[in-house]
Amino acid sequence: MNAKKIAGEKATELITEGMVVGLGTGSTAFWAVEKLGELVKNGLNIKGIPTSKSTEKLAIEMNIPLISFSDVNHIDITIDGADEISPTLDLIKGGGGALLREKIVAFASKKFVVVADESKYVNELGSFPLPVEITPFGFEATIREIQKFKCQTKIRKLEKNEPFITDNGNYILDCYFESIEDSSFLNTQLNLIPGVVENGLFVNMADQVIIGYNDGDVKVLDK
Ligand SMILES: O=C(CO)[C@H](O)[C@H](O)COP(=O)(O)O
Repeated sequence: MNAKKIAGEKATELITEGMVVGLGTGSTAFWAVEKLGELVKNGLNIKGIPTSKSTEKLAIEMNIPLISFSDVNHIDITIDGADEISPTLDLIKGGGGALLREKIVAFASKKFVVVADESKYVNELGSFPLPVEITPFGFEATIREIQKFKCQTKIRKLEKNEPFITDNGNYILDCYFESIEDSSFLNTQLNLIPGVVENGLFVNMADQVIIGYNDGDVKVLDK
């Protein structure tokens, strides 16, 4: 069975009439957005705030009404995916390069719900390379500072060796750590480096995690 679909669709059971909903990015959040499109078609009245241009496009295709931060001062709930989830529900996100918008939307949300298949649940964060969004200006200097945290780094590239450019016009630096022992400390320290726009550690942000299993099971983990 499709574990990502199970998790994504399960999360939409939390959505009620009139909610402002943060719409996540990636192949698991996709199923939540698609299901919301179906619910909207059947009369559910919600407004969405997308976390990326690709999700914006999908939401428009699904006829989900969109709203911006200038129209609302909070988001009721956000449903988004993750690349790694620790037992304390801390996350690595940004595998799709949307981490900045994802963090802004999650932070503005009353409830942040993460959807994932079982492979994303790990004992300790750090096997997945940590994505860090950095400005193109001075990127060499920014990378040197990031490497002081004992990681190997690689600028994310597209097929023709062109750098991947985020929705915000920046680069993604994928950082390979041997392990991440203190995600809260690393999160704070990375964001203090000039040129770092945001990093993919989401510490103490997730309220609930919904995990889909390949055998069709689903588990809900609360903070
Ligand atoms: O953070 C993200 C995009 O920036 C995604 O939520 C994360 O990469 C998980 O993606 P998927 O559900 O496709 O495995």
